Amino acid sequence: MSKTAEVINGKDLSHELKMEMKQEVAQLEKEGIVPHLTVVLVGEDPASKSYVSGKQKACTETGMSSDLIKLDETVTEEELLKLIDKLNHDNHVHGILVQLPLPKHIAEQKVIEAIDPSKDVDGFHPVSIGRMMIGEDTFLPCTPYGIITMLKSKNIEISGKHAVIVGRSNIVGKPVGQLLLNENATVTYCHSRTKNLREFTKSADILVVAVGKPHVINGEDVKEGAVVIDVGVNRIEDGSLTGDVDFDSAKEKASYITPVPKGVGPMTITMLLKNTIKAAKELNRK
Ligand SMILES: Nc1nc(=O)c2c([nH]1)NC[C@@H]1CN(c3ccc(C(=O)N[C@@H](CCC(=O)O)C(=O)O)cc3)C=[N+]21
Repeated sequence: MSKTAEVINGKDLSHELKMEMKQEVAQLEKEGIVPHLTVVLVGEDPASKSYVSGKQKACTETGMSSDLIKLDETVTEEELLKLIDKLNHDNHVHGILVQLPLPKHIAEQKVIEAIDPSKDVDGFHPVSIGRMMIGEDTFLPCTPYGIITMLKSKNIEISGKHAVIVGRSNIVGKPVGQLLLNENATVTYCHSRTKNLREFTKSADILVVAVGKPHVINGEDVKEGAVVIDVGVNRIEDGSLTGDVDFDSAKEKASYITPVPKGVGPMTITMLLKNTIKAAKELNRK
């Protein structure tokens, strides 16, 4: 029998990183710079509200400032774009985050592209994505950035490893594959049309699952000794949060595994703070 996996606790790692950031923010404050994040929330979705309050709480913990602009569900695209233009020109605002998803009558991509790339702390603007692809310094999308940070925190070797990504969203699947490629992994993307998914997942040294469906991957899909990163945040009937990976069976095969909750989710917020500090420093250097 092999031993069970070591759990990479994203909540604990987040705490450590936030304590480091707190020192840096205190230093910046002495120079007259208080990193400021503005979050824009449209509508009343309870999940979005809870994520947004998590982001604001994390700002407070590190001594950064933040504000929340709440807009009614009926706000027009034009009004939202106008607000973003105003925030782009507001020198107190270093980072702009528009919480997704947006109501159907608003074109999400248009909104993302309206944000000044120098304030794009989500890393969703095509300019940020393009820079990431060619390995330039930029805002990395928070969830992929958090995943790489988790791997590095355990000194997990990425170079030369086979990384298999299940899921190809613009905010997680695609960019996490790109970041792993930048770290010299050999990357395979799997998705809903992939045939014989298990053949791919079983060959993964690093398996990243970002599908958004509970327990689509279990121990049978995992190679002995693999590193399993679970990006799922699925709210199930009893109100609890569960991952895309069946943790109990997968941990019997993996060498490292991330849990849900207390895994990738908290790291996403922490990397948002990192990006906001980076934005504040760079905007003040201009
Ligand atoms: N513009 C934009 N940027 C985002 O980064 C963004 C977004 N929109 N829309 C929604 C997704 C989702 N997301 C999460 C953040 C934190 C947790 C998190 O902290 N989860 C905790 C549990 C939280 C709970 O219990 O509700 C955990 O996994 O331990 C989860 C999910 C950010 N997103």
